[in-house]
Amino acid sequence: MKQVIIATKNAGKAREFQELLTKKGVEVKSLLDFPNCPDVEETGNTFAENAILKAEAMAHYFQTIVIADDSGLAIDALHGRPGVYSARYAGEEKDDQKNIAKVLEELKGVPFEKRTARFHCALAVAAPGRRTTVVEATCEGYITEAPKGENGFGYDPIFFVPQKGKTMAELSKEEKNQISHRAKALAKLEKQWDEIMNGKE
Ligand SMILES: O=c1[nH]c(=O)c2ncn([C@@H]3O[C@H](COP(=O)(O)OP(=O)(O)OP(=O)(O)O)[C@@H](O)[C@H]3O)c2[nH]1
Ligand SMILES: [Mg+2]
Repeated sequence: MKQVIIATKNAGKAREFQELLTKKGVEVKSLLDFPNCPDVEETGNTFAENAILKAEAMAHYFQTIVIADDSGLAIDALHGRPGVYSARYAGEEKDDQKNIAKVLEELKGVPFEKRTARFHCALAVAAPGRRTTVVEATCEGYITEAPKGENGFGYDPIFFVPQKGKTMAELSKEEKNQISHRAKALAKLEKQWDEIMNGKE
């Protein structure tokens, strides 16, 4: 089976790529399969810049084509925070529960209609000697007042999806994968897919 390397150490993301790409008959590898691979510092100011940093560093390391995902949550009432700092919002240990608690605390007293937010996903495709490409997509919703649901990862339990009437964490994986920022960004890579799969330079 053909392989694709996703340059992520986030188990939730890796699982979603696995789910999203099984219908393509592709084996998904993530950086969790390569424990010795280096960490890439996310020094960019945008999701796209960080996705490019991760993709290019890992394409260089593996000497093959890779896809990196940089994503996060932008909350209007918090002027776009946590944004590119979503993973580490409440500290370097990247604790989803602490991140959720911090967001809910900051939004205390903000009424539902002003709790608009969106998930962003930037995907960068990089390969040695090739120009890197980036696609981006978003998923709109509202931040709830309390977590609900067990599925997904990150901020999913507090992200209400209006068209489903549920939080992202209450959706089945199939439902999340129909509407998520990650699924929509991946769909934009469709035209490049043959090239991505024929990978090695
Ligand atoms: O509820 C969520 N549902 C999602 O679908 C989702 N996608 C992203 N996020 C949040 O944004 C951070 C990404 O930061 P990020 O792109 O730097 O990834 P990361 O540091 O976790 O792993 P890596 O890919 O960099 O190795 C993650 O940790 C999460 O907090 C999500 N939260
Ligand atoms: Mg990261």
